[in-house]
Amino acid sequence: MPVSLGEWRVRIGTFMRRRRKEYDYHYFWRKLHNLMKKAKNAEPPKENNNPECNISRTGSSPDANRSPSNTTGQSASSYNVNLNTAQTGPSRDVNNGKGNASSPTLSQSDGPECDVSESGFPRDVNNPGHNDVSHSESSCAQNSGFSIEKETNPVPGITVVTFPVPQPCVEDELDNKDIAINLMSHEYTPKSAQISKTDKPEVDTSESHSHVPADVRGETDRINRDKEETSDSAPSGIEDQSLDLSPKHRIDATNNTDQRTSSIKEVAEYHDSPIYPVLGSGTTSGEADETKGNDCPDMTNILLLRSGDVEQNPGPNDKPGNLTDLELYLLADSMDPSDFRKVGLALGFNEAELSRFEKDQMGNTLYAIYKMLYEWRKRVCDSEAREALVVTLHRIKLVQLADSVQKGQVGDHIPSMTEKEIQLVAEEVKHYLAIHLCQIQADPLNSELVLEFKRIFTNLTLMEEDKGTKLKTPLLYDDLLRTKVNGTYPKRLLVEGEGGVGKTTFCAKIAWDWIHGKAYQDFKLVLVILLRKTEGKTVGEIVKSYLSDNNPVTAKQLDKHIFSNPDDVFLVLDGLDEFAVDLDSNQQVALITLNHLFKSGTVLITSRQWRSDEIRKNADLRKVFAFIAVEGFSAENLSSYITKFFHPDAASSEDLNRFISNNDVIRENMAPYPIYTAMLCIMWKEFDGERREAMSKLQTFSQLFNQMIDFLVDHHLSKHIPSSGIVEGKLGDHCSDIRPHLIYIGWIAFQGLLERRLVFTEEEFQSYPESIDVGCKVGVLTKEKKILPRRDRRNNPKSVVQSVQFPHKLFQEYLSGMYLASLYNTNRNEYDRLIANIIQEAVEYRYLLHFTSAQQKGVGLDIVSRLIALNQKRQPVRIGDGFIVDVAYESQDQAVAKSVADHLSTDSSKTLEINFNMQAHTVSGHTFIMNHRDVVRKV
Ligand SMILES: Nc1ncnc2c1ncn2[C@@H]1O[C@H](COP(=O)(O)OP(=O)(O)OP(=O)(O)O)[C@@H](O)[C@H]1O
Repeated sequence: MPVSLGEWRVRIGTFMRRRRKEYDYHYFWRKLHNLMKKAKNAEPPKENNNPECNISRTGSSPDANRSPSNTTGQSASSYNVNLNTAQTGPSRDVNNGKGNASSPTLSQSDGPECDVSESGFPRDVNNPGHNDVSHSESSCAQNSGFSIEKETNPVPGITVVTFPVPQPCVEDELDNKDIAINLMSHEYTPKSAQISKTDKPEVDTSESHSHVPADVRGETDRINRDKEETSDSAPSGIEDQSLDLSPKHRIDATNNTDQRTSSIKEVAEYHDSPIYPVLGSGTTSGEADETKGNDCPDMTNILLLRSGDVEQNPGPNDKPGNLTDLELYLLADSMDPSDFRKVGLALGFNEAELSRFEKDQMGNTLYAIYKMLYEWRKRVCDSEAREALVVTLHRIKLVQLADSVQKGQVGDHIPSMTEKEIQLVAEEVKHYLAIHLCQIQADPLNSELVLEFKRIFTNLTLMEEDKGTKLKTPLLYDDLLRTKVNGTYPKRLLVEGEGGVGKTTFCAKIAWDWIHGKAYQDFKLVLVILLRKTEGKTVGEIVKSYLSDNNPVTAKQLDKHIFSNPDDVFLVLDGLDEFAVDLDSNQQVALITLNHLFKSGTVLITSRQWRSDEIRKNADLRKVFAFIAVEGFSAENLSSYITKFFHPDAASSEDLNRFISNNDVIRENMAPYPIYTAMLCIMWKEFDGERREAMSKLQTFSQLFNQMIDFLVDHHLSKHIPSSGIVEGKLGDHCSDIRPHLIYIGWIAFQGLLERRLVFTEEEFQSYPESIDVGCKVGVLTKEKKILPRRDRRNNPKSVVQSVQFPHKLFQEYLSGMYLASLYNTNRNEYDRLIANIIQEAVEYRYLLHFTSAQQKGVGLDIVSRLIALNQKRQPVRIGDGFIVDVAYESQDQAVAKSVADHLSTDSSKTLEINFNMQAHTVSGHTFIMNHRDVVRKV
């Protein structure tokens, strides 16, 4: 619960009465001043090579508790449709012999082998395009390609469907979004009303938050718009969505600009459980700092600080409390790397243990020291740790460090930022985010079509999970930071969503609102960090890279400022699933994610689901996180997006809207995802009548990608091939010239996925330099010039480096799938080796498996048989049947469907439950394979 200032004053009074000493600021300040002078004059400590270790060990439990991220399960709970399937046919003999490889390490050295001569691009079986396929497995190609033709239903079977619940629902009519509405708890009372709006600058279309009632106009009074925005006469839905979102509980943070101050607040930050009781209760892996917040003996300081009535650092803190994670972190940062072993030995570690710390942290001494200190702290009693560390540091003559630990002043050597510096940093961060984040690439494959944020941004449907029931209720964007979890405003928010549902764009929206003074104004800094680009850097280092060259603030100052002023900073970490680092690595961003650092600061993390399980499955983290799902566009917002996309061509937008509303599969499966809607808009715009007709046959994401890439290749060729080079009006030969490049790019894409890397260097393409060029021209790659910061230029002769990326991770996954499937024909051994490892991590590589299985029948069959085998072994990962059904659906091959149907019929559970949590895609998948099952329909 937020605590009012008045209440703080009462509490402070209580603590003041309990205090033993008189509070004398001048006395303490003089004392600190003298100590600092003394410290400066102190001789450098002499090294002691023979430390004796007196620290007694009390046992350790060092295991970082990394939740298994490799499991998933389609929720088998609940209601609605039961399709009881009776097994009639013999169980299919699935070939699972290849699915047993267990090595998780994938070779990254094997280049692609492109069987170019075998087939041209549009005709190749690996690219189930819209042209003829001269291959024995052509049925799949036809099914998964541009012209989609299904085989006839081989086994119609008996059909009896059960609807055991009061509200019958025919599976054809299942609408996930409606289901979501129905799932609204009846206890749910709208927190605020529907925002009636026109979510676009110029286009006259109304858009609404789906499922969100009534009006919150009254709240708009609180909006502090900047002048520019107020005078902007263009109506924008963004404005409507942009109320003052700052959490109302936040206490006005006292500026921490005094050069002398910081350490008390740093310590205080970690002892603030009375303010956020839920947050204070949780740490990861049962670590020992769990209850420190409540034990803090120096609560007076914290309360005084919180009250805003007093100087933040009234002098040395002679009772700095238990050693905090942040102190350990700053201590590691302050320590000379060459002291690592000396300190480690003195703390009781042996050489082997120290080497392990170094090795685990891959030579990063800061993290190795931190890890060592962290492990050491587990071995000693919490209340004795500070004293023990001080004694040890003194003994090995690290006097300054010992003193700073003793006084709770670790990190004070880094100058605090002045108010002016903080403001300048904020301005430059805003400038950076406005340019680099807040522009939407409306055409995922055309980096030139970048639209201003407010021109195209469209509201997304947000749902909040009730941790007890797992039911989701609608959440207003405006209530993002105002939603209470167990009566408390959460400081950690996990925003989950499928690929392309709009998570990154959602982060951009937060930045946009902060930049334009529409929300989050209680925060001096809103820092959006793309985790795919962090490369093990600290937050300060990342923010430093946002600043201009001549900004003198250092990364360390930024780090210190951020961690010392958690109330002033909103950290938005986008793409946990793209974060290459293990969460138990002790890297700063990982520590923040695990709630070890920046505990009282507000952090929003976005992720695809497979990785967010690392948070969900950790009992301690579950307590502190609020779980929010991004569900993409509602029907209304879809229509609004399309109108904005085609503006001012109202006829086209109406046509596409009509087309989507008449096409169940597209409406249910694709349109809620902004990225697929964007692709549909592009194709609709470019395609003529005949090709538009073909669009209506689209069933799967893979087909949509396939069409998109076909379209891009055609588009590229028509621009770059002189008309004299086109024989009989066909681009076929030229298309086949492009395919090897795409396969090669797919190989690089695949290597990147294995390393969770989405940004590449030009050098990585050096074996096929032409491919990068073709990829950029076609649109499946984008090059970005990056001007190196001045400090990095010393080590790099180039002042500008080129990074190469895919327009979106889903494109990287699609091209990886093309590469992997191509190996099936050209290098089966390599295919077997790679796919065996991928299957072991099936949940992470879900989209890759979808796209790969869609490439050709043999691959689809192979993948589902491996998945089935994996499920049957139940070791180490069990994926749900829904996962396999999804893969079968993407393959659009009847043989694959049959194989999965046989498996489901022989599986122990013969009842198909379609519940509210089931994705529309999975429901379509069940419908797809249903032809091969004998279904008993019970009413
Ligand atoms: N709210 C929105 N308004 C308009 N367009 C959007 C919106 N959200 C997403 N898009 C479009 O969809 C594309 C993909 O969205 P985004 O990158 O945010 O998805 P994501 O959930 O982060 O995907 P992934 O998990 O694969 O990284 C964007 O480039 C943009 O074109």
